[in-house]
Amino acid sequence: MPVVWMLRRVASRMLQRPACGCQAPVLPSRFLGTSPQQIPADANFHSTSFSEADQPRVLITGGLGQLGVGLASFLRKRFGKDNVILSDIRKPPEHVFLSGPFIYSDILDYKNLREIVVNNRVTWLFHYSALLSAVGEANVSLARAVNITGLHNVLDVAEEHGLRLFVPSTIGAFGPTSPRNPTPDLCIQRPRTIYGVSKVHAELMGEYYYYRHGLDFRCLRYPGIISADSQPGGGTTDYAVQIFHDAVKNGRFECNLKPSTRLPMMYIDDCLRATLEVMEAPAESLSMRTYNVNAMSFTPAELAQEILKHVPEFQITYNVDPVRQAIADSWPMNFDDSNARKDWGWKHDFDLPELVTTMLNFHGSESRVAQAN
Ligand SMILES: NC(=O)C1=CN([C@@H]2O[C@H](COP(=O)(O)OP(=O)(O)OC[C@H]3O[C@@H](n4cnc5c(N)ncnc54)[C@H](O)[C@@H]3O)[C@@H](O)[C@H]2O)C=CC1
Ligand SMILES: CC(=O)[C@H](N)C(=O)O
Repeated sequence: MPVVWMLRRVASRMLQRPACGCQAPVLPSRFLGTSPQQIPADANFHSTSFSEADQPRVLITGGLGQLGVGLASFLRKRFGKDNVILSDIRKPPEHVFLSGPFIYSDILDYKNLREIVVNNRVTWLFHYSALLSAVGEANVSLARAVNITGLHNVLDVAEEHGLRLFVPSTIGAFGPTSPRNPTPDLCIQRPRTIYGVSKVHAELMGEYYYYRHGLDFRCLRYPGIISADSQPGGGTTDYAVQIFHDAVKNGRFECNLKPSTRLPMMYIDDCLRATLEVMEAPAESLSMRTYNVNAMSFTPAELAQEILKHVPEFQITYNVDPVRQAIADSWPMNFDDSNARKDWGWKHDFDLPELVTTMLNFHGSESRVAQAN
């Protein structure tokens, strides 16, 4: 059989594989005895180069919140700017709009979502749209629509088009009857917020679609995420983001949780890396489809103590918000993420001292720039 004809046949079979760009080719390249770069120029690849076709085409929903812009920039470094589309129902700020593809997408509009996936040949979907714990309690019907109906749309589109789907869950998927110190992956989950209920629903629905339809669903339960250059969207762990801004700007901070409230937390760089690592993990290494991931765990008093080492005049006062406090009191204090560490090698980089130094450096240099201007 002439070599060129055989290569054409293999190439055309590869192009017929399911839309998910991550799946193994029909014939592995070692079978061909040639690397992708060696495939002749006249092979039937249309106008798409091999390396472009090999990258996932990513869509991020709810991408203008605390985590989405950082995720887009992280993934663009890996997969190329044009392979990562950020979407939301809000208008993007100019620097985000100019940084790469952005598109309007309302996850409650199934047809719109499907059109975006088809027109852009999306293969990986990171589903970030949600109402978080505190805002969810303030608007239960909207939280139910976005977090539950929206998820159903995303699951259906992902299944229909063979996508690899990442949905973040949260420490908020546990409740007062769960073991809290530490909280393992598999235990009682009876959360008392609409946010938590919707996230348990997402975990179970995703796993059901995986077992029933073979959907490549992957899910991490994030702790409270701390970021320097993006604002939190109305959660219970938000204090641990705001405190750095106020410490640098005013030298004081009023905390809406009690000083002894212990919660699991993670710096955003660790969160984004964990997300990409679980998405890239070989399917056979995943013994579960939903994993706890953790980095550190602290109370407001401990965080304030660490900030004091850098800002000696820093003062913290407490004005407890009963809604947020009740939520925090029902959540894990420490997260057991041993399965993630064992199965796909999860390892965090940032503990409390590195987190505090990094956050204060960011806000310190921002405020120096503002003063200079
Ligand atoms: N930030 C954190 O500490 C944690 C976040 N997570 C999860 O990570 C994901 C991202 O979190 P954040 O960025 O912090 O959330 P966020 O609240 O900051 O952003 C959510 C985004 O969803 C968008 N959205 C709302 N309704 C929509 C709709 N109908 N269609 C499309 N988009 C819509 C909003 O405009 C917003 O930009 C969420 O699913 C959240 O539950 C989980 C644990 C911790
Ligand atoms: C931990 C979360 O899911 C979020 N930051 C919230 O506090 O609601």
